[in-house]
Amino acid sequence: MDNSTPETGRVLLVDDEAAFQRLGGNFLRSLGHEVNVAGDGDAAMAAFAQQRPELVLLDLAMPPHMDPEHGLELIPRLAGVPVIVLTGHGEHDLALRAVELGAWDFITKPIDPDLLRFVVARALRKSRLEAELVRLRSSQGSDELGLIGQTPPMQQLRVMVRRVAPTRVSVLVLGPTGTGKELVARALHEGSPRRDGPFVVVHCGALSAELLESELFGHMKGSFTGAYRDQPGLVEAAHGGTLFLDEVGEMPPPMQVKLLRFLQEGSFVPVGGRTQRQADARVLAATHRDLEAMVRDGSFREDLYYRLKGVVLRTPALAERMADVPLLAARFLKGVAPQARFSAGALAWITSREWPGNVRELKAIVESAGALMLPDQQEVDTELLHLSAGDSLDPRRSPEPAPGTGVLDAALNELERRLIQDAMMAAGGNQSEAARQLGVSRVGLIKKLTRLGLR
Ligand SMILES: Nc1ncnc2c1ncn2[C@@H]1O[C@H](COP(=O)(O)OP(=O)(O)OP(=O)(O)O)[C@@H](O)[C@H]1O
Repeated sequence: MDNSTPETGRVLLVDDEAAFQRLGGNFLRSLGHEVNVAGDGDAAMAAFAQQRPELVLLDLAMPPHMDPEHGLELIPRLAGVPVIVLTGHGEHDLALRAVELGAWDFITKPIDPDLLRFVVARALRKSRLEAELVRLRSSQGSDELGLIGQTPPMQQLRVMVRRVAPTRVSVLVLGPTGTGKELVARALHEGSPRRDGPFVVVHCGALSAELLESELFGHMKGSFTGAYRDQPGLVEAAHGGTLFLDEVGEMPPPMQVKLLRFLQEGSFVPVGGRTQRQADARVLAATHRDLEAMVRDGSFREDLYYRLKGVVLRTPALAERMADVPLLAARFLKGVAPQARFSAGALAWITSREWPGNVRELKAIVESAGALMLPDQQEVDTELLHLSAGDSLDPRRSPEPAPGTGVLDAALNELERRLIQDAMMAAGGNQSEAARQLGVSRVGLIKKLTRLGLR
């Protein structure tokens, strides 16, 4: 991509009228676009090859005979670039044929400069988003260790994972919930000589001290009610592999002592047992809690803390790497609906939303939106996202109800959305007609459609 701003780009204006070439060209240049002009089909194709425009404005009436069929023929040849067709009044059918052939939009002459500015900026933005998505979809490298993300914190994290994985060093993974701490642990296991051994996860927060001890170290028959047989623990199950202690900050103090012994000596005693056993498992641990503060207030043993934190890896909150959001979303969507893509509104929604649940939340919403798509739907739009986020009327979670965030704004937006949808339906998708019904200008309607994510 070039270094122009998102709103400006290289535009090819194809029109035989010298006056419009000059006026239209100057107007677009005044907006910051780089404009080339061509007066006929051959010149247009030559400029297309040379300038590599990002957008083509095409008047269909082509010299020498001013036959719009020649203009229509050009559209498929301008492949890969949004083409906006300029039509005369009453050329509605022609415009529709142009759209069928792949044109993105059409504007009727005489041209309203505001509309031209808006349509051109929107087409550039949308096509860039699409190109970005294609790039992201094809950039799935196997070298990413299952950790999706191209921002500096993710790249650094992968560098560290690669460096630490082959060693026996214990690793403490710190980061907010849903940021991939377990994925990091798996990547460490996969990158280690133990990769053919087991990877065993223990959720320390989910169990009481007694149950956790039995779960980790196993128990002997008769050691408590319901212990009908000897049961080996997860430490033994992880022998030769990796034991991942998730939410280690939740581990009750009595268990912390026993875990420390295992870390120091590799030995443990099952519940109700008398003899020590050995297991060879590399221990990785993770928590979203502030372990240092817990050490200070005495709820986490200092000696265990230092034992666990051979190396500390941090998984960043999604808010610290928002630039990764489109990539993550595209990949999660691809996983459930390979052909689907996001509408521009949906992408804007995804990238402007706060993600307190981090990647887990993003993944859940995108995957359920993908699953909710109708068979003939190709795009995930904002409506689907709202539906799967369960927040269409929850003003706290929705970025749509600009400018306010109150219940009234949300309700008014919802009302506006419904009225516009009804009018668009009644008008058979014709924006001018729908705008007339609603008593607003076409540009006003387009702005509302965009704001409400209905385009
Ligand atoms: N960088 C990432 N790339 C791809 N998927 C990710 C990434 N980070 C998280 N995920 C996905 O998000 C979900 C949550 O990840 P994970 O369970 O590893 O988070 P966590 O930090 O361990 O969460 P918790 O603290 O709640 O246990 C998983 O489905 C995981 O695959």
